[in-house]
Amino acid sequence: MSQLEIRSLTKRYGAVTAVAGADLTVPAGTLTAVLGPSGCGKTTLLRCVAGFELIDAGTIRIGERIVAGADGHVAPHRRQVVIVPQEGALFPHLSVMQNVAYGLDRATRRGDRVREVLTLVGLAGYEKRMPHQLSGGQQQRVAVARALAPRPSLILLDEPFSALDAALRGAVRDDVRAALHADGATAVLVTHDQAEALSMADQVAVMRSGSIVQAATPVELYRNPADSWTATFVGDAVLLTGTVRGTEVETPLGVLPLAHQLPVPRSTARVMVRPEQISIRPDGDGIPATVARVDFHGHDALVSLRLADGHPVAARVLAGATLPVAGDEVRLRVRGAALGWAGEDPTGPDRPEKTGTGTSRVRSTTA
Ligand SMILES: Nc1ncnc2c1ncn2[C@@H]1O[C@H](COP(=O)(O)OP(=O)(O)OP(=O)(O)O)[C@@H](O)[C@H]1O
Repeated sequence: MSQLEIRSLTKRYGAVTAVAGADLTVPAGTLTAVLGPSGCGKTTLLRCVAGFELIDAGTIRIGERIVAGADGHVAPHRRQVVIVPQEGALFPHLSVMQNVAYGLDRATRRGDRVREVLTLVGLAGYEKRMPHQLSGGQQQRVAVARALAPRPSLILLDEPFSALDAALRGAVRDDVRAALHADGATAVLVTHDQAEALSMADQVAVMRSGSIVQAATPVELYRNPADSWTATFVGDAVLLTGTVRGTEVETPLGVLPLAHQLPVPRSTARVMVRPEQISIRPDGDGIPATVARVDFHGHDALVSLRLADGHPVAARVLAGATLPVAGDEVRLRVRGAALGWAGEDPTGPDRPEKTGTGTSRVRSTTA
C-alpha cells in the first residue's frame, strides 16, 4: 500500500473544468471518502488517479512515484491501482474463486491469498459459487476481494454500494471497511452519501465545484466544518445571523458562546448550531417557538420549529422523550457553543443539495 498525493489537479473537458486545482493526501493504509454533490468532479478525480484521463495541470503521486504531471502520464495498468465500480464488476462465467484469482500471478493464485481475501470479506466457503448465485451485496464483496487480492498500491471505490438496497448497504459497508483495514489497504471511496462517508472513512474530503474544500476526520469535519456550506452538507445545521461580541454571539436563539473567537471582534456573522444542541421544553425559560413539523426516524426525531418572528430552526429529540406535535407552543434552549464564519455573507442562501440515505437527516434551516 502507498500514500496518494494529489496536488493542484486540474482536468477540463472542453469548456467544463471538472476538477479545479484539487489537493488531497490519503495516508498509506487508510480510507478516504471523497464526498460531494452530483457533478462536483468526484468521478473525474478518481479517473485521473486511475490513469483513465490525461490531466491538464498538477501532479498525482502514488507512493514515491509521480504517475501524472508535467513530465508525463503513467498508463493505468502500470499504476498498481484497482477500481471497484458500482456494479457488474464480476465475470459472469467465472466462479467466485476464478473471479478473485483473475489477473493474479501463478504463484499467488496457488497460495492462500484468494481464500484469505474471501475470508476478509466474509465469503469463505463461497469459492465455487457463480456470480448469479450471489446476492448483490455478496457480489460487491467478491469485487472488493478481487481488488484486494493482488495487494495493489491503491484501491478506488466508485460508489460501490449505490446499487444495493438500504438494509443491505449498511452490512456490506461494515464488512468492506473491516476488510480494507484488516488488509492495510490504501483506499479512496467516492460517494455522495454523507452518512456513508462519515461512518466508513478515516478521512472525509469534501469536494465542491472541482476543489477539495476540507479534508478531515469525520468527527472534526462534523464539529468544525470549514464553512456553512460544508456544515449543512455533512449534517443538519441551524444557520443563524448573529452579532459577534467578543467571545459571544447574539442570535435569534439567545446569546451563545462561540466555539472559536472570530477575527472580527464586533460584526455580523453567520453562525451555526446543530439540532442536537437545541432542547425543547413545554414551558419555562427559553426562546418561544412553535412546532411546525415532526419527522420521526425511530431512534430520534427532527422537530422543525418557527421562532416568534417566523425564523425556522430545528431540534433533534431522542425517541424516548415525549415528542411534541405540530402547533405546540414550546421554549428552546441551546447547549454548547455556536460555530461562526467571519468571512461569509451572514444572510446568504448557500445550502447544498443533499441526497444521502443515512440517519442524519438532510436539511438545513436558516434563521
Ligand atoms: N467526458 C466528459 N465530457 C464532458 N464533460 C464531462 C465529462 N465527464 C464529466 N464531465 C463534466 O464534468 C463535471 C464533473 O463530473 P463528474 O462525473 O466528475 O462529477 P461527479 O461528482 O462524479 O458527479 P455524480 O455524483 O453525479 O457522478 C460535470 O459537470 C460533468 O458534466
